[in-house]
Amino acid sequence: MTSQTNGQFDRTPLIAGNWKMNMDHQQGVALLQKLAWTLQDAKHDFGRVEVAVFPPFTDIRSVQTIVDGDDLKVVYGGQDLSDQDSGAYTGDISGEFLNKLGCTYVLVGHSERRTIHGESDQQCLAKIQAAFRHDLVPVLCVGEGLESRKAGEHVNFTLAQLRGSLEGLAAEEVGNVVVAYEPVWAIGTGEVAGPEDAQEMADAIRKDLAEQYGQETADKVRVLYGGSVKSGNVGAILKGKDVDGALVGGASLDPEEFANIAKFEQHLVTD
Ligand SMILES: O=C(CO)COP(=O)(O)O
Repeated sequence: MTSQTNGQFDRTPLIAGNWKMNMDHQQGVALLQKLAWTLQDAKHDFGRVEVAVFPPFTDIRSVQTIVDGDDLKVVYGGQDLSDQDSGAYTGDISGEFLNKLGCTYVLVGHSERRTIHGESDQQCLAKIQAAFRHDLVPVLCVGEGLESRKAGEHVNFTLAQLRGSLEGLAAEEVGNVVVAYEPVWAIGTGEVAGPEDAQEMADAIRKDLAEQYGQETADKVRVLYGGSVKSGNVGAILKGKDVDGALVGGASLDPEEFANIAKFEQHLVTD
């Protein structure tokens, strides 16, 4: 799917909602159903723009039941996974379990995991490898904090995270990774990176991937932007030719707003 040519997009855009630690399983079901109805009413073409949600672990079984029962085209994934497959790892969740629950994707190295749980690039790499062992597509999150941005070090910082988290993977594996650029200072703050900032980083990421793994691989990788995305700014952000979608936090908890974001082509700014 990632290499599909799709209108003006070289890659199928992905609009992903990270619910974070919000929505118990009952609220999650209601949210998903409202989202599905809204998209259905809007005649959303899922082949053209893929829509994914990332609920808390405890919701995923309920999400699976609704998606299967109602034959929804929305796909879903876990917000994290263990780098181990099974054993004495209290509180951790194996990629195998996510796979059994029908997950397509899994987030790896979200900034809240990197900062609150101290996850390193090495751990992210091990989690990406675990994702591949269980047929999950890893969505690797990278992005700088305010200090690096102010110091003009944001590109170097983000590319170092990218390289560290992918180190040693084969090109065909890297071609299956989705990268989400989420500048930490723009997450949940209402502060949004400008469309030029999103495009600058997406371009730098793709060029770096091309250098390390070849152009063909780099052309396959979808690069998302995340950080205070709303229906009002998504059109400008996704105008950048290397920006292939959005990873949405807060706004994904409102089904109408999130559906509106998924309809971003209606808001595309084309100056
Ligand atoms: O962290 C994010 C998505 O993973 C972004 O969150 P917000 O959209 O709430 O800023």
